[in-house]
Amino acid sequence: MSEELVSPDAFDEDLDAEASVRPRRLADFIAQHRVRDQLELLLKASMGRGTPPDHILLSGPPGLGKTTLANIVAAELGTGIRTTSGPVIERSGDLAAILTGLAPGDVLFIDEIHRIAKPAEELLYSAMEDFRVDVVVGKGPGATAIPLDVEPFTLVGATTRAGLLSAPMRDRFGFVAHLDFYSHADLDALLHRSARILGVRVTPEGSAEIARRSRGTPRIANRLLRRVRDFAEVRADGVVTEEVSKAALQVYDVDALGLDRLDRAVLRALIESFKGGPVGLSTLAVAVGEQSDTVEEVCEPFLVRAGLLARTPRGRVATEAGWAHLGKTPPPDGRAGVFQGDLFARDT
Ligand SMILES: Nc1ncnc2c1ncn2[C@@H]1O[C@H](COP(=O)(O)OP(=O)(O)OP(=O)(O)O)[C@@H](O)[C@H]1O
Ligand SMILES: [Mg+2]
Repeated sequence: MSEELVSPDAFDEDLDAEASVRPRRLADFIAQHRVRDQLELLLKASMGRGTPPDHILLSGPPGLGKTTLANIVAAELGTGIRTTSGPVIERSGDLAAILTGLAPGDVLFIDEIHRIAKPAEELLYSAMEDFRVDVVVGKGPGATAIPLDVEPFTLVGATTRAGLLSAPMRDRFGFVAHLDFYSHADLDALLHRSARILGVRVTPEGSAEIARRSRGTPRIANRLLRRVRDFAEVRADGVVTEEVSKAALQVYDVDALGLDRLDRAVLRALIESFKGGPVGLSTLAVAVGEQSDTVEEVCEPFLVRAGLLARTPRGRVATEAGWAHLGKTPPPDGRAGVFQGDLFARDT
């Protein structure tokens, strides 16, 4: 896991810090209006009927609010929540124990559900569909399956990789929501809420500056706010203004678009060493002295989303905006490395 300040993954420090600003109810969950509306309907309708709602699948990149929403579902329903995660459930017996221990109406939250072991996944199917599990006792010819009842429950599954979920698994969720990256305005609202809870004074320009550099990700926005607050308290009068945000984020090496050192190294290598590409991922990774995985999973998705880098069938290329971000002018039209327009245009 990258320990960079703008990594979307949670660090240990985040876990405590996030708890204080994590919204507890749907009304406090910022943005994602479509998902919020749909969830509200689902929950209200089921409460009206007095039955647990359909199983809920939440997908989307790290740090956008999946765990938060899972807890909100239980809070809104007024039920208990049992939390576990795919990689932790190694044997189907572990899962059977969890399932049979649920109280009526409970929420079972399985994080990283795409990583659940196959036998456990199959056990989950019958639990989700019929609220029943068959627990196999003994081995070989003498083994017997003992059917056990499971109280009606709602499974909330979260995944960063919806594509890795098996079709039978996906089909058993009655409600599927995909969380998307947040706009600057949404993150701005989120930062104001967090600042209020943490007792940080922040000006509108100060929070807008942090919002712009947060990669569309609430976890990063909250983390940058904490770092900027440190700076404001130590080097200024405690108020997060535009100047303070800019100066602080410069100290922490997060640039105007939210790129960190490694992102910029990748972009610089692409432009300066490879004339803007196309170049293969592994060549690019070697050039910046990083693992291909890190470049592919941490840097690239953001560089692509920010419109600075494009993936083409022939390799990675810098876009015009990518050149501009480094203060450089791309070579004239038609020459290597300039990428304009449609991803596959160069190939035809
Ligand atoms: N819509 C939101 N409104 C307010 N705060 C939010 C929102 N979404 C996320 N957050 C904040 O961002 C933090 C990270 O969210 P969360 O832990 O739910 O992400 P996640 O999608 O579960 O990430 P991961 O994939 O790494 O598990 C939360 O602690 C919460 O404070
Ligand atoms: Mg989570």
